[in-house]
Amino acid sequence: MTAVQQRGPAGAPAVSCRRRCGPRARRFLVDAAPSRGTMAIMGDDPGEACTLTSFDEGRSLRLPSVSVTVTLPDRRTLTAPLDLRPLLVGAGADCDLVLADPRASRRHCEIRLTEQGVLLRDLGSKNGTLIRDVRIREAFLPPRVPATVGGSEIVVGPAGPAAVLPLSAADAFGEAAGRSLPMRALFARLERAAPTDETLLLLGESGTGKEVLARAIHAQSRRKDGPFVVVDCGAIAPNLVESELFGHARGAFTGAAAARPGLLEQASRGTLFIDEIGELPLELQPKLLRAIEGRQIRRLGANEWLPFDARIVAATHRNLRAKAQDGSFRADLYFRLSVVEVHVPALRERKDDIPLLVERFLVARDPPRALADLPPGALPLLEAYDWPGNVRELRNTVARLVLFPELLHEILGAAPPAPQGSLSAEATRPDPSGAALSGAASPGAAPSGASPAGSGDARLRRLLELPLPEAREVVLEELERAYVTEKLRQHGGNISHAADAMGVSRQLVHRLLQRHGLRAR
Ligand SMILES: Nc1ncnc2c1ncn2[C@@H]1O[C@H](COP(=O)(O)OP(=O)(O)OP(=O)(O)O)[C@@H](O)[C@H]1O
Repeated sequence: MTAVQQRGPAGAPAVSCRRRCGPRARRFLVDAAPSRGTMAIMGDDPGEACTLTSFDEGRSLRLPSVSVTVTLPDRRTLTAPLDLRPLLVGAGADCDLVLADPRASRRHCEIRLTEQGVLLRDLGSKNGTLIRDVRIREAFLPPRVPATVGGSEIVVGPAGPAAVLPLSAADAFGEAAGRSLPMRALFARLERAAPTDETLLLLGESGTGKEVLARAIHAQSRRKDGPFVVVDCGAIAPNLVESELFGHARGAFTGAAAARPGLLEQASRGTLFIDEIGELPLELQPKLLRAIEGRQIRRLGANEWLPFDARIVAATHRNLRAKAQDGSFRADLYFRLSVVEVHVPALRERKDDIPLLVERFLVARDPPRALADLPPGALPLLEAYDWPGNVRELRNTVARLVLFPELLHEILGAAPPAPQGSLSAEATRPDPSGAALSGAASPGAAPSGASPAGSGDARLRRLLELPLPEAREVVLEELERAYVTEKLRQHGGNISHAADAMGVSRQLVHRLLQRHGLRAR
């Protein structure tokens, strides 16, 4: 362990832990944590630990009541409770704690509760995140130890008695697998909510499994024999969303040769999964709210109201609460949708799930595979990576590893092992200071054409081992990644220009970047 010179909490005299550890002096140590290179900065008061803890033989979760307080440069303060959902901190309007601070980056850092404590993670900010003058990328922040974010200061601390949440005994909810505490808490909530008719809102990054969960919710509801209908508001041109959702009468617009029911009607007696609800045009939001509340719709160009009976499950990767607060999403619709609101954790928040997920993806292959079929050393690399594309990226990486095991280090973007063995977690992380695009060496990277196994006939032979839908998906993913990478490179990393050239929205480019673990400079 390395001792560092520290000052005490606000206004207290400076202490250096090795020399001044009197009864009232707090002790701060910076230490490389045993795994994943996370820094642990520890106070010496274990009773104050703000940690997630399971008890009752794994059936319950102790959720400490923790508040996060930010003191802005002008000394105003902001406070937010920290629960299972991480808090995003930065100058951007989509943050949970919006900093009026010129030195803060748009998405500066993220704070979340873990089994080891409150984890503070810098999100590649310009001016960095510091704990006691030590610039960190990821560190545990003990209660009342200030962290510096731009010109602001963040302090976390206990805020009252802990809550107790049930944990599911299962390690899956439908097709969604997970055994980490956040996933078992999520499954327990969904087990209760699924059989009801309540509207649900699933929040989480792209690829975390929101659609998989929505399907499972439908399958465990009394509507399971009815249709499960999906509409992706992010994938439909804004001018077509209304007729897709609500349908249209004959002659409602040029080309509407026949009347057509909308997806709300088509989902009757079943579930309508509205994906990327955050992209629903603002002007359509009151109409959707009226439809959900009144349980009836009026097709475009029609006069009569028609009843419909679909349960609504909505999802978005956006911070809908923040959007409702800044007026870019209707607050009344947000409240109507979030009767049951759940956060689907990013894969980096639940790395304990990686071995289970990898096993599932291997068993699902034809012929089924096992962990032992992965190249030696693959699992620790998979566990060390941060997975910006989440479970989808992990699934595709496992598919590639089965196809091209000899390309382990190329696929996982890590240096080949040193003679003595173990690879550092750092080696697999995308370099935030990369060139115009970073992440090209991430697990999503397409196997290089120069490699024997990745080129020409050999590659085709490998692809032929897969069923056509999977082979198609592997190739399309590689094409999509290479296409986006090249377009961004051609446009100097400018997302607006690249989106124009690609003929898609900026939002879609952002989603593609996230899906493939790319970062535009
Ligand atoms: N918990 C899980 N267990 C097993 N597979 C999962 C899980 N989560 C996601 N997946 C896999 O990842 C893929 C992507 O999941 P899904 O489409 O549900 O994510 P999403 O959050 O809806 O993404 P997007 O927001 O981009 O639509 C799924 O096809 C599934 O194979």
